[in-house]
Amino acid sequence: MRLAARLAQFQRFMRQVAHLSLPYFRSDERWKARGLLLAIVLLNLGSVYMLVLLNEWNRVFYDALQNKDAAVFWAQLGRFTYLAMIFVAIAIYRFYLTQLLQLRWRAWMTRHLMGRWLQGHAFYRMELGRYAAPSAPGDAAISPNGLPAPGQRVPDNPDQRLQEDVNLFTTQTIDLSMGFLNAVVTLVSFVGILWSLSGGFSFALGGHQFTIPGFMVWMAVLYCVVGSVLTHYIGRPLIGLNFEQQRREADYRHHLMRVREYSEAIALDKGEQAEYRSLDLRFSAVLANYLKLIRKQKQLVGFTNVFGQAAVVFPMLLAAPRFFSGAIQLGELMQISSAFDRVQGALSWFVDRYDSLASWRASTERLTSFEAALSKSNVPPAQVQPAPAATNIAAIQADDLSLQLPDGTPLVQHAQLHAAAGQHTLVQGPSGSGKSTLLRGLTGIWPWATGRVALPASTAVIPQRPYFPDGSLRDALAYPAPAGDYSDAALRHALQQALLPELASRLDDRDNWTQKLSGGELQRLAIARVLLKQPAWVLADEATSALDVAAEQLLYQRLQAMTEQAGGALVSVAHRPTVTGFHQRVWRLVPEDDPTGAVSGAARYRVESEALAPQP
Ligand SMILES: Nc1ncnc2c1ncn2[C@@H]1O[C@H](COP(=O)(O)OP(=O)(O)OP(=O)(O)O)[C@@H](O)[C@H]1O
Repeated sequence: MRLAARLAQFQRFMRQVAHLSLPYFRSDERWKARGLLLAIVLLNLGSVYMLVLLNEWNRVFYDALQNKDAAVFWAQLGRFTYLAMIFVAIAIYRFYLTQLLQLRWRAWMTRHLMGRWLQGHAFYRMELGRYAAPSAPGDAAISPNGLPAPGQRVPDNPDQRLQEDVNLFTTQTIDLSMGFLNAVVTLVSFVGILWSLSGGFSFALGGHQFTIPGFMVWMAVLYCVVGSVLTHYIGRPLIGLNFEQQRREADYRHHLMRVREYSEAIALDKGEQAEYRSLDLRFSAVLANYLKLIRKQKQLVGFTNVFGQAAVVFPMLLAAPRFFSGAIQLGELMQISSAFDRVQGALSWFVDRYDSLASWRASTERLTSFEAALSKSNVPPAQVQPAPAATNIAAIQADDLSLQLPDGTPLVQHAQLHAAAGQHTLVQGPSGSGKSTLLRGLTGIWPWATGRVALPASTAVIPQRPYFPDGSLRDALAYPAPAGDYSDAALRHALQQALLPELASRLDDRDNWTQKLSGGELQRLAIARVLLKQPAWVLADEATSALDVAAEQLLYQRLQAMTEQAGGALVSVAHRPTVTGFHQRVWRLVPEDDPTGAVSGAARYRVESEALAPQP
């Protein structure tokens, strides 16, 4: 790659780091953050200063040894104790304050990203977008919805980004930038020392005498430039391999989690072998990449070790002639060796940190793409415009509502819908025609939608697969409100009304309710939640499909009574004819190209709204 391109890439990377880092140092925690950063910088500078003092100590101490000067020897040992104590105190506080800043930064950044991930349905839209088949290039149907443009990679495993990458990023940004600062300051301090000690290197060429001043400095620079270039050359593939390793590990972990989540279904399907194969495939991918990674690391470890060992003898080789000729004393030789060691150490900072730099870059890239996806997903979909006074309306209204699939395929076309208070509506249509998606469109969470929707504020939704958090039953019932918002009596009454009297005495039991309860019990628990909250409007998607007819009838009566009393109505998706009698109107999804409505899977549907004849 050309140098200019490399430089541009480096600049882009530094911009990414700044973009991810600056918000914390400008946040409401900024004074604590900046204060800690300043303290760490000062402690780093202090530790370099101590090294300079210790280097100077080297000369005096070894000269005393050579001169067999016992008085200076003992005095210098005393001085060393005092220098070492300050050095240790600085090291302790440098470590502690660095950790503290990393911890605070991680906490702030995690909470910040977690908040944005859960805001404006970004977490939902990012999941939808991941499975969205890219449309044809140039198709703008997807991108304006805050979803990835066709062909754009959707960040996978947000859990990895929030839990692992934020930690890696904050830790490494501080460690590496402080390491860099240390290296630069050490370099500047010790290059001066080395320059003053090293003397010139004279040689004759074509009858002329030449002298290179600061010979040792140039040798150290040459040594490290060669080392850095070779390290970069050997270690470059590590960046991609590290990135890939973390991605594959996260993918494997994600599939392990899915087996846990669907353990029962897998056991019933006797899917153990299939799961083993699929998990093993992912684990093998982890191992295969890891093997490549350690082979590359082996080369790098080999090189850096040779480089480090050679650095021990290299300055001795160069300075020995002057020592044996009597030009310098033992103290100066030791000081040169230690100064060369420092200069070489600072210059080879890049060599030693190559591995960390590679993983820093990988986590920065992953956080940047996550952040970019969040920024897109945090923008609410522009297409569906909620009615201005959405809070006080007494009807559900949709004007010209059209819904598409993620790949842009039209689903429901130009629906004109109105559900008046007290008038319960049934949504019917073939399987896969878009009934659930119509409810998603009405609630405003479906991003591939256009039109105008008005939904009363007091609306609750019962989805096909309701969610209950792990924890106590009262938490599951009150979700997402805190359980403390409801009295025990209200919670028990709701459970009894939803035909779950046996659970009324178990409000404080903690469990994985989604796994533990039967399908019918889960549906009744979802209805209990709605009965507890008493909304005026209820959008129910197959809310009673697992119940017996008698229970279904009783629960429909209760939901009806509740919504009517609160000045709203029910809108329900249901296949069973037994619930038809609870509704006065039907929204029927009819295939555009098959007016009988018999064929499911047709691409486009229109919604016909008509009154239902009263049932006998
Ligand atoms: N996230 C998604 N990505 C891609 N396609 C989707 C997504 N969600 C739904 N669909 C597709 O949209 C169509 C409508 O789905 P929807 O769940 O709304 O149908 P439905 O009428 O409620 O079906 P059923 O009666 O079987 O529950 C289906 O073909 C479905 O595969």
